[in-house]
Amino acid sequence: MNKQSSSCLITESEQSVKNARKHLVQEGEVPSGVLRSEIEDSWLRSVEAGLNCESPLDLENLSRDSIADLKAKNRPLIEASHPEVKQLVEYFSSVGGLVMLADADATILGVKGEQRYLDSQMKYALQPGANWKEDLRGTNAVGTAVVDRTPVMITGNEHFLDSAGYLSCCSAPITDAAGDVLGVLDLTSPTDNRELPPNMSLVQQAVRSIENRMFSGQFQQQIVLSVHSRPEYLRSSWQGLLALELDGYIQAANEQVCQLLNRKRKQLVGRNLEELFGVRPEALLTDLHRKGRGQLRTRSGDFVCELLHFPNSFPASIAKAPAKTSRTASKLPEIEAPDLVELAGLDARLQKGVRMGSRALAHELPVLIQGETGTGKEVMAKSLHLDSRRSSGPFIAVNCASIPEGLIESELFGYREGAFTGSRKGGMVGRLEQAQSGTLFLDEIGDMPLALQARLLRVLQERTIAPLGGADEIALDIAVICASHRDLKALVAEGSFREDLYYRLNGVCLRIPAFRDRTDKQDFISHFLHQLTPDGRQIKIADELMLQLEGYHWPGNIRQLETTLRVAIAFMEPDELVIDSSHISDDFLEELSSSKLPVSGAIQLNAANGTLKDAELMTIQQVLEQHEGNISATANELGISRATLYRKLKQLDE
Ligand SMILES: Nc1ncnc2c1ncn2[C@@H]1O[C@H](COP(=O)(O)OP(=O)(O)OP(=O)(O)O)[C@@H](O)[C@H]1O
Repeated sequence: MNKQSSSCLITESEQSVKNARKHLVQEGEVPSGVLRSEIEDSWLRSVEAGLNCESPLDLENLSRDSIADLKAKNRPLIEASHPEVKQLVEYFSSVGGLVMLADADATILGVKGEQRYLDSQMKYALQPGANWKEDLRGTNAVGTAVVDRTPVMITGNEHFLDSAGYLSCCSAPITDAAGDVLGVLDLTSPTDNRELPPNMSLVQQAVRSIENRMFSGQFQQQIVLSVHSRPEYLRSSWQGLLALELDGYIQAANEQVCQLLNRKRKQLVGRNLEELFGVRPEALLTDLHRKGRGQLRTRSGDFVCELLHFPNSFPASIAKAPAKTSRTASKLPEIEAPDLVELAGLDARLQKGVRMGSRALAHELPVLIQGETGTGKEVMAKSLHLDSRRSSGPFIAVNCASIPEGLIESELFGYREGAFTGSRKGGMVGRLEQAQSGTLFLDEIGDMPLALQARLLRVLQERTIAPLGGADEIALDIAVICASHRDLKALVAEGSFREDLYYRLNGVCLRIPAFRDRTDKQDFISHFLHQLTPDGRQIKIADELMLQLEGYHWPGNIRQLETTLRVAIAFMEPDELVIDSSHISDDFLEELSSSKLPVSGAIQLNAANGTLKDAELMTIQQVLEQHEGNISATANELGISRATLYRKLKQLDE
């Protein structure tokens, strides 16, 4: 890199900065009104901190151990930033851009980019462990972004120290749900690199994605909503995020939602949905489960929202502790799941399913669980594990859909110390190895990238694993249970899932029926209600309401039922013992009364004249006629997918 080869043209703003620097050196003070205001303020702070702009960059070197500790302390930040750092490196490294992540103290945690653009001076200035705090190094993008808590661009001689004037940097602070700075993402290049224009907006967008990922990770026990005034921005990096308690109280709000709603964070946190948006939490949840979207109304306009996360808490009363038969058992976290008899309830198909699943595991065969979302696939996997000979071993769950593609390989297979630059001290034990002598549960297996499917297949065939950077092969002794709400066979047909892996995983395929199709709904609801009642009260559901619940199509399955029951319990007075329509939101009641169910309610009426199958097909025909042949509207009303409806219509023709 030749610094002398930079363009000879000097812009007006570069000239102003030169003049300001001359004034600073000669007069010992920062001139007023010459620099951009944020730079002027930062230069003033630098002078106040006693810095001299002609001092050399005097960075201390941290030991390898201290850097490893620093990285370990900031692991959640580093992991959450990984996909965006990777993407920025892909965009900019070939044109000399370096992507840096720093902690909240402006200490560099990592630098990525092409080494050939790093001369020895830059290597020294930008190494992990280098501290760029503003009161130590003067005006610089990373340190100044931490102080100003806002994105900052510092070009060449806008840096306070002459010795940093060869860098041009865009930095944006990464903040948590409370608005506290967690770190800084930065894109830097040599000032004389005219190939890389300032890219502040891309850095800001990357930071928003990182913050959103960290927000969702932080509020696992809350409901997390994506909010925006325009539906196309939901789930994007521009989305607003709200974390709610089940009773509708707001726990946290991200910066974007504050801007969208034009409210300060403290005007949102601790307040209730109903008070702010005039919607009762249970009515909103009903909409979210039923239509996939909800509406938040404010005086300044309407907003749409989608459910990003619902807490997956399992009622403590049905928790079963794992049998403690081995020496390691006492160290393992308790797994909560009902036993298989309780899980299967009185539904014959489920009873057969759990029998087959349990036998498959006893014979070391993999189990594949298919079922709509919320039917209890993970619960079933845990119950099967607790029933198996590996019950005293760990149950390790991996959701293949929620881990960023770049992390899934190390997450599953792990790596040994020094496997790659930036690898953690001591390496990382992958989830496969963590499941040793226990059960590995691969949820949403249909979302596993194709390249990793090949690697997983090899591991399952050879029953050994070789973590990246390790010479040793480890023999694996694990049971494997996979689940997907997507039809894996269809994925195989369309080429996005390997056929050989499908057959390897599919020792036994269990299909959990949708809740609407269970034959023991009343019994399950009563039993579940009992488990969910926190104070052991003997609560009942009024007969009329029970019939309506039984006849409803439950698109969100047991997860939706759980929310409905929890909300109803929360709306009971302490001395009440019967849940009736007064504990259910008007919206949901309306839905219950208009719900036409393909298998129970309407069918029972028709069934007198033929088999249940005939009655089901008759109901479909009626609803289809009502909707003048509109497939989507019919499927919606029947509470089934369009694909299922097409399948059933084919039967009508047969
Ligand atoms: N048999 C059951 N008894 C009690 N609660 C259950 C049962 N099955 C599921 N649940 C509850 O329903 C919710 C969803 O369960 P789970 O996460 O196992 O479903 P899933 O099919 O894996 O969902 P997804 O496909 O969305 O991952 C959880 O809150 C769980 O506690």
